[in-house]
Amino acid sequence: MNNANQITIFDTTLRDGEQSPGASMTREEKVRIARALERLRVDVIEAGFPAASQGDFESVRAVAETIKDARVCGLARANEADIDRAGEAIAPAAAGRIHTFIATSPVHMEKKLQLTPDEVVERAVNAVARARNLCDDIEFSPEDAGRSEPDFLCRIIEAAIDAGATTINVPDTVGYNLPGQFAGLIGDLRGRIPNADQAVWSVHCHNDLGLAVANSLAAVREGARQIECTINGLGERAGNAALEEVVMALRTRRDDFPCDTRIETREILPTSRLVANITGFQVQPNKAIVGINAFAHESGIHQDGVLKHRETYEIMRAEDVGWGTNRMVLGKHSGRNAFRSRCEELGISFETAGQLNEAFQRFKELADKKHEIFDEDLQALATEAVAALEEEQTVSLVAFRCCSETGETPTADVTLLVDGEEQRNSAAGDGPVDAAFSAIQGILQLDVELLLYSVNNITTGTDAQGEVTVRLERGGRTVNGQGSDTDIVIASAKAYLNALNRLRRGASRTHPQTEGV
Ligand SMILES: CC(=O)SCCNC(=O)CCNC(=O)[C@H](O)C(C)(C)COP(=O)(O)OP(=O)(O)OC[C@H]1O[C@@H](n2cnc3c(N)ncnc32)[C@H](O)[C@@H]1OP(=O)(O)O
Ligand SMILES: CC(C)C(=O)C(=O)O
Ligand SMILES: [Mg+2]
Repeated sequence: MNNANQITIFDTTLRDGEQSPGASMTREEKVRIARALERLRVDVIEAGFPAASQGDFESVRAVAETIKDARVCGLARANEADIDRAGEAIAPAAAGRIHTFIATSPVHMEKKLQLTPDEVVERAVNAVARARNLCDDIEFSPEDAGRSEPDFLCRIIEAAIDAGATTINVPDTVGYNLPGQFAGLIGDLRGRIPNADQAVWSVHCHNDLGLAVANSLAAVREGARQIECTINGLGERAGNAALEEVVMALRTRRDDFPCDTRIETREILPTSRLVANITGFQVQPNKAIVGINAFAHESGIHQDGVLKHRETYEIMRAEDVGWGTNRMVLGKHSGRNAFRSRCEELGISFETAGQLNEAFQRFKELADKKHEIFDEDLQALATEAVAALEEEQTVSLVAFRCCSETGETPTADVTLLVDGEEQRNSAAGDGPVDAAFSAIQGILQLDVELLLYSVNNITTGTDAQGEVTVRLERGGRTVNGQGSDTDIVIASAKAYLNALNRLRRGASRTHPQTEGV
């Protein structure tokens, strides 16, 4: 890759990212993130706005003292005090940059700055020249360039380059531009400004219309060679272009962009997590690259495709951006192939197609009740399915209803299929489980003693399955029964019936023993 096609990644998580309401960071937090950005191999770290506060000055200085493998930049308005403060803050950096800006759109100049265009040009030139006396790497931004007059932009940028600016950054400050329009602006400016080739062209796009990444990439086609971006797209209002999206778009579509960055992409996810943890701004599950679902597949057709050939549904490798691997989520949209594959990974094998079908059917029933099926759920349902096929269940649960109300005695209403015939009974009890067991006993009339009742949640969360074990004794014979369900009273009834089935089957045996442990 020749240098002309190298894209400089300018990370402004610590400056524009910090401007997200609620995302303020302490000096120590900024240094931690800066270290992560260095591992990620960004080219420039904009560490803050030194004139904003003593704390931010110290943060920028601490980052400048710490970072060795990236340029450290401080932002300054176009006035002497801000520039001197920024120069002081970045002074310890191995490589430093002062970034100065002033707004150039008619509305900003007239209403906010209350300056004439001539005065704005004069301030820009003075600011760049003053900064250039403090540092030899100077970036100049005409703020709100996306809504500025191109002719005026040509004038002020040419003057800024003459005054010593080494990078010209064109911001779409309010995220107003469309990709074709923004690319056109960059091409127009680079074509018309006589000294354009004496500076690196940069873009800084906001995401108010969700176009920050698209606009940044469009600008690359017109010669922009620095992209300003933030981790997770953090930033003022709707945020900035997301670094992870820019970098992976360039890399994944190298066929279309003859450019690359020096980013160590496997550091993307750890950096994203660090920024999310420090700021408390968690990324949405479907966020590109770093969202928990970015490399997850739940629907059967996609899972089947990915299992056969990953590229059917993946354009990037999860490992390349820091995930361990892609992820198959088992849920109600999953199919047999993904189900069997995950079971095999867990060491669960089905000897017959019947066993697989029985387990898959139970899996679908459970998936209708539960958002996500975890490995522990699979273990439990596979065991149950195989046992159900191997052991003849002479009694099975057809319907169950229980009523538990404050101040009232719990009752249960059970319908069982006993040797092919439906039987129904209701009973009261000390609790819903006790009522369920009494109702079942009322039908089967077996003289059993309950030796043990235990319930465990198989996974965590309020929709987790409960796994119940009961131990029954009858005539010197002891058996265990298991049942699992998202409803623990139903899991209890299933476990009780499982144990009763075992006792009924082995009625002729008299030696004390424990079965099904
Ligand atoms: C598009 C961007 O992201 S720009 C960067 C935004 N970041 C920040 O604002 C960082 C945090 N800011 C701050 O801490 C404060 O606003 C400070 C310290 C910078 C300035 O605070 P104050 O001096 O109290 O001014 P205040 O914020 O009320 O108003 C901004 C002033 O700067 C002026 N100004 C705004 N941009 C520029 C500029 N690029 N160059 C020169 N002056 C500017 C405004 O016209 C206004 O001037 P006025 O006081 O004469 O009306
Ligand atoms: C300071 C500038 C570059 C900025 O953040 C913007 O215009 O959005
Ligand atoms: Mg900005």
